[in-house]
Amino acid sequence: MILRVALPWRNGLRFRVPSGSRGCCRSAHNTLRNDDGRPIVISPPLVSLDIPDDWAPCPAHSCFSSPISSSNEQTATVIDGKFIADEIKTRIGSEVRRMKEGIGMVPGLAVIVVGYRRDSQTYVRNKMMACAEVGIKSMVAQLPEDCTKDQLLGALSSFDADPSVHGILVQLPLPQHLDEGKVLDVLRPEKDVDGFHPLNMGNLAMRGREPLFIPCTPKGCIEMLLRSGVEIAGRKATVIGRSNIVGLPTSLLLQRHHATVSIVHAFTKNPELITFVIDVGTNPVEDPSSEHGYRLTGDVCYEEAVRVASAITPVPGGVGPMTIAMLLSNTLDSAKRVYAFT
Ligand SMILES: Nc1nc(=O)c2c([nH]1)NC[C@@H]1CN(c3ccc(C(=O)N[C@@H](CCC(=O)O)C(=O)O)cc3)C=[N+]21
Repeated sequence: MILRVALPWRNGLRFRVPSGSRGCCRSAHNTLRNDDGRPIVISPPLVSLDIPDDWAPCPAHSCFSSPISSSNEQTATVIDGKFIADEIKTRIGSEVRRMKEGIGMVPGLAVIVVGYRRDSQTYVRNKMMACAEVGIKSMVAQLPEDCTKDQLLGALSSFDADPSVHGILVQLPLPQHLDEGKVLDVLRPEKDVDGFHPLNMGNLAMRGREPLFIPCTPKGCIEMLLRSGVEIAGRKATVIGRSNIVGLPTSLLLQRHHATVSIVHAFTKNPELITFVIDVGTNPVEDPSSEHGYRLTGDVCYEEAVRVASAITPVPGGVGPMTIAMLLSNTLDSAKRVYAFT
């Protein structure tokens, strides 16, 4: 029997599908909880959906329910993002070496961090380590939590004026008092390796145009699919969430690859069915036994989904390393463009 799982999404809550039951959306909904019992708000995982023939309609809740396995057998292919990211990093490393030997230059990445959020510190540290691995020069500007808009813009413009910096990333989220939109507007599209500038986003959305950079997480998701042999053209894909940094660019990128895209968000009335899960969630949970006192978990209840989905990406080891690999790739592309190095 093909086993699939319904992971309907509503109001940003994680779904736990009761095992051994024929779970429909609402019955599963009651068990949606974080590890400490609180419902959690999610950032969007990307999923694809198809309603299989063996699913029964659930008229009470306008959705479908799946035959759910009571065994612990794993049916999902687990996509190893870390492994794929390592392959990509190896290629980037040799390109950086070729550039250094050819023209004596290396790509440079600058990261601006405001405040001391524990998760941001981890991501930035991972980005710096990845730069070092492939030979990209990296710089960090660490600004205090209470820094002013002018201090932040000052850091931005000095990196902007530095010709050895080919990519600038402002680590998000920023503290409340700083306006993300205004800050990102100031970053020139040519160094916007996150691809968040409206010009890059607009060009991503329009046919016949090419953005200078594609946002790293969406690009990493697509790259992971392509390298896992998943054909995207003609498939139905559902993106859960519509944030500027993940949901929106992911839906645009899927359309570029000729998928039929639906976008599900807090106002969506009908829950969705998901068989193929790419989990973009990064939720820090307390874990005294981990090195930094916490560990990352995704948005999807992995232990349950892995038994019934057709494919899934884990957290950690899925989208995170791919995001970093794409950041390195964008920085390399930027330097190649600046030096006209092919
Ligand atoms: N301007 C900006 N650009 C971003 O790309 C950006 C951002 N802001 N803000 C936060 C999110 C999140 N993000 C991650 C990067 C690496 C891991 C990562 O390395 N994850 C590892 C392990 C993490 C760990 O060591 O705990 C993994 O999943 O295997 C995760 C998440 C980038 N983001």
